[in-house]
Amino acid sequence: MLMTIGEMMTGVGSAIAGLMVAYAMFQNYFPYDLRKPVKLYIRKITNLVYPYMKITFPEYQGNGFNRNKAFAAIERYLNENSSKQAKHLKANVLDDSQVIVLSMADHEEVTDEFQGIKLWWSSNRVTPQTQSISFYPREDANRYFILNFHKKYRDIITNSYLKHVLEEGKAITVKERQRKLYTNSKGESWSRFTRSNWSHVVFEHPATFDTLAMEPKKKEEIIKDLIRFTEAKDYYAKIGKAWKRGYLLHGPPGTGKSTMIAAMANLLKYDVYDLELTAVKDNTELRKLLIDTSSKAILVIEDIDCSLDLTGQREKKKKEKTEEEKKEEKADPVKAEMKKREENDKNSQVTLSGLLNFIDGLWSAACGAERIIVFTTNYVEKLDPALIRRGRMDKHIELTYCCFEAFKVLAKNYLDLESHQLFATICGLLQETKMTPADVAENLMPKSSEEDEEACLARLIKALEEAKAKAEEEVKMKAEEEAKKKVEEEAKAKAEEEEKQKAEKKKDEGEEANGKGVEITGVVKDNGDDAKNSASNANGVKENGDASH
Ligand SMILES: Nc1ncnc2c1ncn2[C@@H]1O[C@H](COP(=O)(O)OP(=O)(O)OP(=O)(O)O)[C@@H](O)[C@H]1O
Ligand SMILES: [Mg+2]
Repeated sequence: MLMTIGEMMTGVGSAIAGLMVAYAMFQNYFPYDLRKPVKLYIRKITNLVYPYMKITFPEYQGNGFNRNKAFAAIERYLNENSSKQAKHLKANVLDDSQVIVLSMADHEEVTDEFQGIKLWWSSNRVTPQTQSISFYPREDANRYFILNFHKKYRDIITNSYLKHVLEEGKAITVKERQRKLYTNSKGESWSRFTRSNWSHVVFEHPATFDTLAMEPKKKEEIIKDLIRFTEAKDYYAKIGKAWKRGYLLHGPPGTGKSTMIAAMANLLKYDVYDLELTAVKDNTELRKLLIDTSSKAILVIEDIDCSLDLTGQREKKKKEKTEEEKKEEKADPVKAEMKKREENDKNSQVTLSGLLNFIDGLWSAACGAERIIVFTTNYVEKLDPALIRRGRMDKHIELTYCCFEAFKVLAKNYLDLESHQLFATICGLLQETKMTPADVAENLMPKSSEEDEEACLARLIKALEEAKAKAEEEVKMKAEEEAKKKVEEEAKAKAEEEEKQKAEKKKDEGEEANGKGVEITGVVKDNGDDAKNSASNANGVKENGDASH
């Protein structure tokens, strides 16, 4: 081996020496004026003989520690094409991927075509001649791709083709990567060891829009809205808005709000950040969490009405310290401080304005793009209008009780049934009574291997009939209660009326009595005699007389 390298070096050395001599002769003996045209001529001949050029993409760049992003994207792009062409493939499972990735083995070559132009890609590897031992992969393999193409296509290749390759490669990476479900809630001990404020697990929720039970028209509209959003990068840039969209999902418990979020994530291949607001200490921490999220993500705040006092008056006036507390503080300041901290921890200091800034403030636009924010609530009317106005929550989606169309989706999912004679009965019952998709699903699920579809449908019918009877009973009871209340109110009103009439009657009688006095005194005054008949009556006369004047 040493001999071979030695021989090779000698060969290369003598060739270089020969060339240098030739070049020196050319410089010394060739007239200066002729040198330039000769050089041009040589280049032309070379171009004619070899009109191709190449671009090299090494795996590691710069300081050698950063994996070249272009290399990774090209690798994914070529995998899609090369697995059909190349005869020798490598198979591996990448860290962030769920699938086996087939890639070209080293020194393989594949062809590609772009706008009718033919190109050649080859994968290469050089093993460094080094004695050092390292665990870093770069040390034992310097891989690189070479792209060969005709010189005349240089502009198209460098401007359009490479952009196309990188975009396609990135899209494949996103499609294949393993998605994550992040949470900020405390308690997982391992999250303390990570630098991030989020801890994560692999996101593997199986819900999709196909399995989501809701009106098909509404479902279609939501899917279209989501797809349009992901394709609207340039549009958002044009209108000067951050590339994000807010959805508010509202409806009774068990109507599929959380399921829809999972379906959204699976449709768009986004990560999910499940933000637990009550675990966030203050607005600063909220901002830190936001900075720590990636692009292509759904940020979820569930049950927003329960997580925050949305009247905007989060920081209530601190109550005055009682005498007892003051004494306690003096006696044991450490204990008092601990108690205070505990209180503070209990009352999260995230304010409505903090949350609004989090959603659409300057930071939100600065930290990544292509983000969807989803709020869920059971009580939409409780939310502050500022929070759910368009622009913040762009689309409001109401999830309702199970309709017949939704039932059909569930029947297909749970029982693999497209139609059945009992469907008509169920359709009628669903129109008359309210049942959540969660309850319908629970009734449809076979409880043992012996149970067939009909038994499941019959159970659902029974449950629906029971729910209907219960609802009717409730309506009846409510009506009875109302009738009772009405009777009571009427009786009360009647009693009050009677009382009033009695009081008026009494008053009239009193006035009558007073009136008589007037008459009497009037008589007294008019007549001018017997003025001393009654002292009290005389007084009354005076007053009345004064009043009448
Ligand atoms: N529309 C639906 N389509 C399919 N399955 C559904 C639907 N709604 C509910 N389910 C089923 O019911 C279960 C509960 O639904 P989910 O957790 O999505 O309800 P939710 O609206 O988020 O309720 P909550 O308001 O209590 O959080 C799910 O696991 C799912 O199996
Ligand atoms: Mg939920």
